[in-house]
Amino acid sequence: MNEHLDPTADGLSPEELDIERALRPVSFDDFTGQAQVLENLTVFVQAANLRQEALDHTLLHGPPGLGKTTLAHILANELGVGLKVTSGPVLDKPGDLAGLLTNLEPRDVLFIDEIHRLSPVVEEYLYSAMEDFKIDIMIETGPNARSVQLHLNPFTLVGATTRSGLLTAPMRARFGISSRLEYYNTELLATIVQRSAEILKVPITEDAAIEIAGRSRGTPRICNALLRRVRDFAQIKGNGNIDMEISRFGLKALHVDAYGLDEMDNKILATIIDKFKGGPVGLTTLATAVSENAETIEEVYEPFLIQQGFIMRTPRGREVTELAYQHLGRIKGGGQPGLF
Ligand SMILES: Nc1ncnc2c1ncn2[C@@H]1O[C@H](COP(=O)(O)OP(=O)(O)OP(=O)(O)O)[C@@H](O)[C@H]1O
Ligand SMILES: [Mg+2]
Repeated sequence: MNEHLDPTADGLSPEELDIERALRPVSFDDFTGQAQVLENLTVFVQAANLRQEALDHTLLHGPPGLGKTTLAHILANELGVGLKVTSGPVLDKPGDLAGLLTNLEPRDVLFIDEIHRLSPVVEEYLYSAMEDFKIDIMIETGPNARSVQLHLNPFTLVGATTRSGLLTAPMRARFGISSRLEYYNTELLATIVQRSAEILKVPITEDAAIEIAGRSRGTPRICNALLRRVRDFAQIKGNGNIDMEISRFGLKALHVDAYGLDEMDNKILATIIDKFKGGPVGLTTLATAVSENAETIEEVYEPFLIQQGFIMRTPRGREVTELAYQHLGRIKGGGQPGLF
């Protein structure tokens, strides 16, 4: 695999990268949760293996940190084929893509992360590769320049995106398989925390695993990150074991919200309450007020806030619930507490 193009490598130290690799599930059996998605993918992979064909092009979409990149690696492993990794913003010329495509062995997986960020020319170039396993390349330059058609080995394009709404219709139509990853419940995340703790060789109690899981915003990436930080507290401030006490201590020191909401989640809730009297407020108005893109709010933040019961979608816009007031310590219909 093409390590330097691995988009997950961004901003991680070599030590963190090693941990990241160690924690990443490598087979369907290792992967916790997303039962329906996994069940379907298992069937499609088995069928492709049986026929010795390339798996249909597969789109994985859903919020960050839920396992899209992980699943792309697992698909290649389970198909027993090679994997080439790149991402939408990295592929800026059709020539870069041609290089990758012509180097694929039969049935290989080409993983394109952030596929919604492909440039229109590269995207168009990809269409015939996906559909007919053919590409046109220009050879020679100047007056001798001409285009020749190359046949590619049948391959599987696995595309990942947090923003499926930004994919063009022709692109979307070229994926035979499309799977949406959902947030994980606390029980599943606790299983992941325990699995990761075992790999990191740190003892953890069941209630501590549940505590960490419950504050992880439904997201495996976050539960693994919190586990690693709590492990630091356990080793420095405790006896090396992770129990409830050290978990609470660590999570408090990390300023992790009781529900695991992040800064933008809280900003969205506070804005609806403070500027729009709790709503309803339209998506674009809200987006402007929090200085975030409307699609990002809709695809990345809002699903979790709705799932956790902080926000409701009504025909007239977004409204916060009683839970949001409680969580932010606001009183419905007026001011902040603590002003008495
Ligand atoms: N189902 C799972 N079981 C165990 N660990 C998981 C699972 N899903 C994800 N992880 C862990 O969470 C981390 C983040 O997953 P991954 O990188 O696949 O997310 P992603 O959906 O590609 O996120 P992004 O949209 O930000 O690229 C990985 O390091 C992996 O170890
Ligand atoms: Mg990813």
